[in-house]
Amino acid sequence: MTAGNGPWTGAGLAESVLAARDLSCIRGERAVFAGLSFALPEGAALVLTGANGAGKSTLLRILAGLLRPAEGAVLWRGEDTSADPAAHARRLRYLSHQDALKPALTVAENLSFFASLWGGAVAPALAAMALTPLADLPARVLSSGQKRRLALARLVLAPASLWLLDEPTTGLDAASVERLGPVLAAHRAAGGIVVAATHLPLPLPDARELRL
Ligand SMILES: Nc1ncnc2c1ncn2[C@@H]1O[C@H](COP(=O)(O)OP(=O)(O)OP(=O)(O)O)[C@@H](O)[C@H]1O
Repeated sequence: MTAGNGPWTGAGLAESVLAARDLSCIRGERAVFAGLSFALPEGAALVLTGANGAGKSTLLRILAGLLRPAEGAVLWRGEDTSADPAAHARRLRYLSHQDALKPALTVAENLSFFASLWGGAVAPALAAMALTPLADLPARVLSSGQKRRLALARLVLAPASLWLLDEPTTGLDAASVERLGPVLAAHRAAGGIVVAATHLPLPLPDARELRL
């Protein structure tokens, strides 16, 4: 399904958990998008597609509360998320283009750091992205795909209602993309929502698509 820039799409307002209402964004002098609305229920996945510069990363940053829209609002269960940014930040995980790793810490220590913030167990997160054999290596020596896997392993540590993923599979080999499938499915089965920007096919069956 393609959710256009039209009115509410994807879920009725009543069952929607995450909703964008009439979002517009200006960067520099340019309108990146305008009048963008969608509504997603529990367990939904929305894939953002479009050309370079179409505004996919920008929309993810707005949904994460890191960038204010020029107009419109991001709603969580009908409440404007800008009313309580700290509560919104706690319910989400945002994976940007950058892997945001601490290079001097080992793979396991990187995950332990985030487990100290969010809770959760390191071993299952390592296993989910096949990082157990690399657990004691400093993150700085990882290949780019291995770094991406470590960034993705953070998602497994502790539940969060909303995953915002910017090109999550960039640099991943086919086996790693396949491994991400069950991780995403488990999150959705627990009622979690995924919004992902990508140029590549993602293991997200039944995802809606929003072409920017
Ligand atoms: N800090 C900024 N200041 C001004 N303009 C910006 C800034 N960041 C992004 N832009 C502009 O906003 C537009 C949307 O950029 P964005 O990164 O959201 O696109 P994208 O769809 O994610 O692209 P890509 O597929 O290349 O990752 C682009 O025209 C970009 O030049």
